[in-house]
Amino acid sequence: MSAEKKLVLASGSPRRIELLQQAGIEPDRVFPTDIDETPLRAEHPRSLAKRLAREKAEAAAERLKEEKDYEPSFVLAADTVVAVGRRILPKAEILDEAANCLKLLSGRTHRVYSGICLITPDGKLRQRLVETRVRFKRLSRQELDAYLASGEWRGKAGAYGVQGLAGSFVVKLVGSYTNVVGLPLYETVSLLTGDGYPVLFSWLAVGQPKPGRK
Ligand SMILES: Cc1cn([C@H]2C[C@H](O)[C@@H](COP(=O)(O)OP(=O)(O)OP(=O)(O)O)O2)c(=O)[nH]c1=O
Repeated sequence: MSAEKKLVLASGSPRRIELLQQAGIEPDRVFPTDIDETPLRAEHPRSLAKRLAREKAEAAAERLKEEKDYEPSFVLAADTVVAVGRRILPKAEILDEAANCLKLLSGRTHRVYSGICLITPDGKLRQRLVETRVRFKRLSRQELDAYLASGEWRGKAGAYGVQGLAGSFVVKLVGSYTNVVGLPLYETVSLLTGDGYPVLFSWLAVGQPKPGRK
């Protein structure tokens, strides 16, 4: 593939890599960023998801430009935010935080927003914001404790992963499922295709060894 058609995934999320691969797209490079993800005062969750996706893509694109052997590429980033109304739930890192999130989600409908941002090799910036509504069943004390003990909540927005044990908490999901996991595939593929990234070529190349890779 020519240099202009290379894809950099600006993410350290294993879920995002897997989702891209599920769509038949193998990023040429995975390049996590380390931006400040603190919401601004009174920031709406949808604005936060969009802003952070853009900041991740821009941070990665800037750092790539500083490299000696820099070649223009597509840079893709995403950010997923879980919210109850306007209240933004944290990406849980400690048990108490996770317990609070899950108690809040129990028996309620919440929204999951993912912002995606694509920077094209010629520097154009494209964005999408995708929203999914998710209703959780009421969680019993035992379910809550067992889920906390599983550790699956760690590092995930809203302290759950719908792709794992928490899939059984979902009574109803309206919208994109892959959006909840962290990368809305329909919108991602549309964005890439719309800007000339050869998605179909990627599909053909799936399973074939890449030049220069073992
Ligand atoms: C709601 C939900 C979130 N998540 C994950 C996806 C994201 O990894 C994470 C949300 O945090 P993000 O800040 O969007 O992503 P990240 O910090 O993990 O990765 P990066 O910024 O490097 O791309 O929560 C799930 O895996 N399943 C779910 O059901």
